[in-house]
Amino acid sequence: MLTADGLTKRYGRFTAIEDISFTLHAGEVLGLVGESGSGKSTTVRCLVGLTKPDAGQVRYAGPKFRRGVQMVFQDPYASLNPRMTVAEIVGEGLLVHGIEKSSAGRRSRVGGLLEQVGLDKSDMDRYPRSFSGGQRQRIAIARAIAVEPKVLICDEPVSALDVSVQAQVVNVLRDMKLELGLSILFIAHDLAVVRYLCDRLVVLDGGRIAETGTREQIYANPRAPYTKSLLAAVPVPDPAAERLRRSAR
Ligand SMILES: Nc1ncnc2c1ncn2[C@@H]1O[C@H](COP(=O)(O)OP(=O)(O)OP(=O)(O)O)[C@@H](O)[C@H]1O
Repeated sequence: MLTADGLTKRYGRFTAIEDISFTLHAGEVLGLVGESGSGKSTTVRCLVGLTKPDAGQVRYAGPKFRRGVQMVFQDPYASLNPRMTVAEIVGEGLLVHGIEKSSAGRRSRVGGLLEQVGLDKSDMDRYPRSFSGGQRQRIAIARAIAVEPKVLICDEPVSALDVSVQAQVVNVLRDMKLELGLSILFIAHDLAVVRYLCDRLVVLDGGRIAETGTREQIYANPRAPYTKSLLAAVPVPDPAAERLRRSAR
């Protein structure tokens, strides 16, 4: 669905990312993982056209990029307009892209979308300030899927949330993948969050790809020393995962 082909971006003499290549296939969740400064945001900015790469290109296989590729951002407090109701926030794309012109039709669709992400229809007349961080990310997911995208780019969507609600939001995304067949690029700085969601992973280190592999390969048999150290840093409560963590050292 979406391919990064040799993306390189320099800021002056500093190379932020170098020769980044990967493909997000139809219906898969691909994790883009790396520590702060490893180049995740720069890669995403190149993918969505916010930054022009110095080399390389982005290819999108679906129709209408602006509708077909949607984003969920890290900060659920900054990404929702505080002056708009949930109905207006989630329904905006339906209006802008001419998907649902009547306001009654939009309200009905918004109600269904809210239920799809585990909120209540009656939430649509409330403002973002009255929701928790996790609920706000559900609203952001509803807004993104409203326009029936092919690709969802989730830029650290749970990093700002309490650990107790992170799994709930990750589960909503997994449901969207299963129900809608969405392709999801999930950006995260640790490997614990993406463990049960991603089919494949791309691990970034210092602006370069350290390792790419399926979830099974990466967690059971990480090859790059950097991936091993990232895995060793993952706090895991269950004994089987703890054994895996130890064997990764
Ligand atoms: N506009 C810019 N000018 C100069 N350097 C930049 C700019 N944007 C990013 N960088 C540098 O490029 C490198 C990669 O940054 P990037 O934001 O892509 O990393 P990241 O993995 O997304 O980190 P984080 O998780 O902290 O957001 C960093 O060293 C950063 O300081």
